[in-house]
Amino acid sequence: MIRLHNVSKTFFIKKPNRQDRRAEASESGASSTSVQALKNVDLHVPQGQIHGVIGLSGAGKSTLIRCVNLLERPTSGTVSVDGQELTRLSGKALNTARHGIGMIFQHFNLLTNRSVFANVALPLELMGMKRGEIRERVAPLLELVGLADKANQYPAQLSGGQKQRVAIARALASRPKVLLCDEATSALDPQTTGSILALLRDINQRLGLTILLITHEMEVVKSICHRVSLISGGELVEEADVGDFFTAPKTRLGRNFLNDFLELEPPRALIERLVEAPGEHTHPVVRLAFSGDAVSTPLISRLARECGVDVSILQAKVESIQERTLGLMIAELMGSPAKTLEAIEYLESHDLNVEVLGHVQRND
Ligand SMILES: Nc1ncnc2c1ncn2[C@@H]1O[C@H](COP(=O)(O)OP(=O)(O)OP(=O)(O)O)[C@@H](O)[C@H]1O
Repeated sequence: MIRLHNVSKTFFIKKPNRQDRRAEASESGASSTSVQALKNVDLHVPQGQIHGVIGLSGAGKSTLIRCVNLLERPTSGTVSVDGQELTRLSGKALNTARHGIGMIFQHFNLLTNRSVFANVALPLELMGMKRGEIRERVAPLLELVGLADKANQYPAQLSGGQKQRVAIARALASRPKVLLCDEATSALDPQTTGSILALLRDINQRLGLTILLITHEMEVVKSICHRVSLISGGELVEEADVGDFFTAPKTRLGRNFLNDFLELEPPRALIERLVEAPGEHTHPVVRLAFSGDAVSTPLISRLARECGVDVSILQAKVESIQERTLGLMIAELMGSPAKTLEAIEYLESHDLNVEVLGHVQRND
């Protein structure tokens, strides 16, 4: 449904005024600088999928999502939505194609001097729809987002969550096939965030809407996304099904996001004792992630029995990621170097993701 092929975006920034320009040009030899916000991005979001793009501030998330409806035109590469290559279009043809793409924003972008009804009606008015038709289209949308009783109120009379519901109804007014969500819950408290995410999930299921969202919050990815991409320095560095990403992120950045989210770090006292290289008298400290059958299998006691390695559990928790249960543990494996190596191989052979965090001196 959404396809980005080899998309790059460079912003050229002119120096502010003539005087500054002269001063800076003599220093750098140029009167403008450039920022490459996206580098060769390939992304495919199939119909009906909720796809999250997560990254740190400045990674390129907003630029990426704004390239999908050409609010930002890529410097190179192609963007297609619903089989139509948008990067070939301009003017009226592009405007028409944009009717198929709704968008919501962090700060809602409602018109304060228009009622809830009139805000939702706006895109339909711009499309030249007749008043009667508009009324017929807007009423069920307000029903869908749970604001049927607020049609005549103004944005200032609404809570943040209600404003975002109006924005969602407005985005759906032209019956788009794709909804773009630009940090849609970042300005909301956790409870309201939950209700907006539930609404988006509901819309996705009921209308078969394809959703591309950008966020810096793992909670958003965990709650509603089917698939996730990780962006860093304008590049997509990792892409996975959400269950796989939460079980075994492939990149260091992915692991950092996950560890911050799960708050599963070794105790500080242990971190201070950790050394990178194993020695004759050290034990490995490992982070284990397991899902599926492994969650209900008594692997740790088997490890002791079958590999002769004792396990000291330092932290553990079980998380539900959509339909999957994910177990996480930080543990010290206590045994000789050969036996602990055998234990790690045993765990890996049972589909556990094992990350060696370091080694600690044995106390025995
Ligand atoms: N209009 C612009 N002009 C110049 N540089 C820009 C422009 N928009 C974005 N950038 C630069 O492009 C890079 C990516 O910015 P972008 O806003 O896409 O990141 P982001 O991941 O959305 O960040 P945040 O989470 O802080 O909003 C940054 O270095 C930013 O300064």
